[in-house]
Amino acid sequence: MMTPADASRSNEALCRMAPVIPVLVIEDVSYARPLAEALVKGGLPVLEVTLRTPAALDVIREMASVEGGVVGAGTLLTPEDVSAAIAAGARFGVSPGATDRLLDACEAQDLPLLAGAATATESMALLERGYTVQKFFPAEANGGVPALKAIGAPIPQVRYCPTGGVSMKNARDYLGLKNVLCVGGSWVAPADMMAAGDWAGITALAAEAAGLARG
Ligand SMILES: O=C(O)C(=O)C[C@H](O)[C@H](O)COP(=O)(O)O
Repeated sequence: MMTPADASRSNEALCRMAPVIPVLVIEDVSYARPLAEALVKGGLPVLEVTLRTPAALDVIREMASVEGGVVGAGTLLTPEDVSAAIAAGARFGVSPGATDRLLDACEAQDLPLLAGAATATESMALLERGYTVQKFFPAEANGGVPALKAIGAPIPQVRYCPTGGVSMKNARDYLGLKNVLCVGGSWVAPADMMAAGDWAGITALAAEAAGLARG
């Protein structure tokens, strides 16, 4: 049984490993190993593979053995997703929102879940259950930096990983907020660079992201 307090501690440790968690949407399992190696080499060890492609579970299986990486599954929506992600070797989960069914499944199966909130009420519901580290999603569409800063005034005990529309253009602003531990984003693994096998280019993007300062 993973308690919400345990999950929060685990989330905090993950979010402190690097300023950016790459959000990976991978169509071709052959990209898994070179991509994970490129990102880890660039200084981004925590990798979120979204369960949005048919290849995703095989990608997690492949990436789980890459040295220095910590691979998790994103887009967890159901208890079945949780079981499949764990079986593939995921060490953490990420979800765009949160439901009791999903939280129950993650707690029962020992998977730390970085659950999403988009409003003060959603954050409060997760906090009431014991989740003090949350994903803020979709960050930019929800009002971005000013919204997250405003939520932090009455709810300072929750820290966030804002995701959705984050890029090198605005990551610094998010990372400067007191209630932000790290950000998530897909920009470090562009589909065209993966298709071209430009792993050195992806390492360079990762290194640039890994160098972002945190406030
Ligand atoms: O599928 C999920 O569970 C997600 O977490 C969605 C991601 O947060 C966004 O896809 C981030 O994507 P970008 O805005 O391109 O950085």
